[in-house]
Amino acid sequence: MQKLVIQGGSPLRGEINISGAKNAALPVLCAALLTSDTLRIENVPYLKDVTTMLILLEQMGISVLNSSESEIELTAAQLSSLVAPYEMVKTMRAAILVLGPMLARAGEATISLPGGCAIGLRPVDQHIKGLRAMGAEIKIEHGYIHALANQLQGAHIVMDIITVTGTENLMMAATLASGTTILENAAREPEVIDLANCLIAMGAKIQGAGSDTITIEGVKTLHGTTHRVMPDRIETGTFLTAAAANRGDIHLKETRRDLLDAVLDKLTEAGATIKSGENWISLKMDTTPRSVNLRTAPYPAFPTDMQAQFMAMNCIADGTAIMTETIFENRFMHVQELKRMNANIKVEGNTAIVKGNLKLEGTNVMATDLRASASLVIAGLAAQGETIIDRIYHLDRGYACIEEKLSHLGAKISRIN
Ligand SMILES: CC(=O)N[C@H]1[C@@H](OP(=O)(O)OP(=O)(O)OC[C@H]2O[C@@H](n3ccc(=O)[nH]c3=O)[C@H](O)[C@@H]2O)O[C@H](CO)[C@@H](O)[C@@H]1O
Ligand SMILES: C=C(OP(=O)(O)O)C(=O)O
Repeated sequence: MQKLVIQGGSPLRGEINISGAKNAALPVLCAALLTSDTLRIENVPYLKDVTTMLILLEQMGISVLNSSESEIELTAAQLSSLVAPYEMVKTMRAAILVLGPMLARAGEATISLPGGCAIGLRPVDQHIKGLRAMGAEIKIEHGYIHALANQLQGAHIVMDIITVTGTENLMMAATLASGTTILENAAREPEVIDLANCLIAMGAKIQGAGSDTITIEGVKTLHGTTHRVMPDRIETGTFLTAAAANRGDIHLKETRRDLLDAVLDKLTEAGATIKSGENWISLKMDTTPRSVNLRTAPYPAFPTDMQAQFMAMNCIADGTAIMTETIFENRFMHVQELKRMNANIKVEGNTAIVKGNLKLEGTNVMATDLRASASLVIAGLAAQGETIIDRIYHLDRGYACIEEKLSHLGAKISRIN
């Protein structure tokens, strides 16, 4: 199993490019299921989750052509299998995103229930509730969702909770439904807007993406298009936080400031100087950061996918931080590992109290999920001595070439077997 070895203490300096967003690329890849034409996708990040999604789509009969490392063409002329097996879904929960488009296009879909994972139970009841409201017959048997619908019907769906992939699944299904679908209490994440833009370019009629009410007027067919995936706001935030935690001075290109308001506000509160232009953000931190309190919540509030990285920064910051996680019930798995590096963190329910003003010490730690892994990388970069991070396959799910990018910024980091 591969590990990362980090020698702490080198400040990050220089410039790198940010990749396309994992959480935008995955639903856009699934949108290819909605048409028999070719969908060309640009700025696709080179990630394990993308590879897994492509294997799944190929198993369903989609032909995949890579025209370059970050450009992919997908053609779903005919779907040869309507099953997403457990082996695929268990390694990547976003596989649930094939449910809506497959059902809308082929009238049938069988998908393994994703099951629980490290960060929480993550049920898919809202996806199922929405598809049932659109007339699908759904049975859950032997751990699989079996869905049937000759023709989905438009419906007025009020989601019980805000769900990102739930909104995306239902929005995709509704594009080919008969009549109008209204999704209320929809997720407002920028990745939902990115998907809507791709679907609109494919001929879908969608209004309101980015607000909490999305209206989709079903059309008979969708056609091919070319879509460029938005920049990864979480990768951007991860590099900025890493620089803020170790007196860095970095310039990130191919990204967007407007995607990261809540994160940039907190980095400024921590003492960083942030500048930005049309497609770049730079951060300079001259001192030890100040501790920042935060509370995760759906967009545009502070993202849960940045909580672990900020915790690593708070461990070495001046002061004490109160950090509350409201999205996932078990997203403090990194606490145990950070404590092994000498962090002073106390967890009470969904709140972590992080006492800063200390030196982290390098040691052997284990990645438990994607962003927990990123927090250990940040901690390792700020720590004294050597940190060895095990189980980095979690990191590879969501960060493209992370050690190359960090090495380019001056970090002492390498991958070993
Ligand atoms: C591939 C992708 O885009 N992943 C992102 C997406 O995950 P994902 O879309 O899976 O997360 P959701 O927005 O659905 O989850 C939010 C909360 O709703 C709950 N829930 C969700 C669906 C449902 O049917 N029932 C239910 O109870 C979940 O357990 C969780 O507590 O949004 C999360 C929240 O911003 C991010 O952390 C993930 O990086
Ligand atoms: C939780 C995440 O991803 P996923 O929903 O794919 O597990 C994440 O990107 O932090």
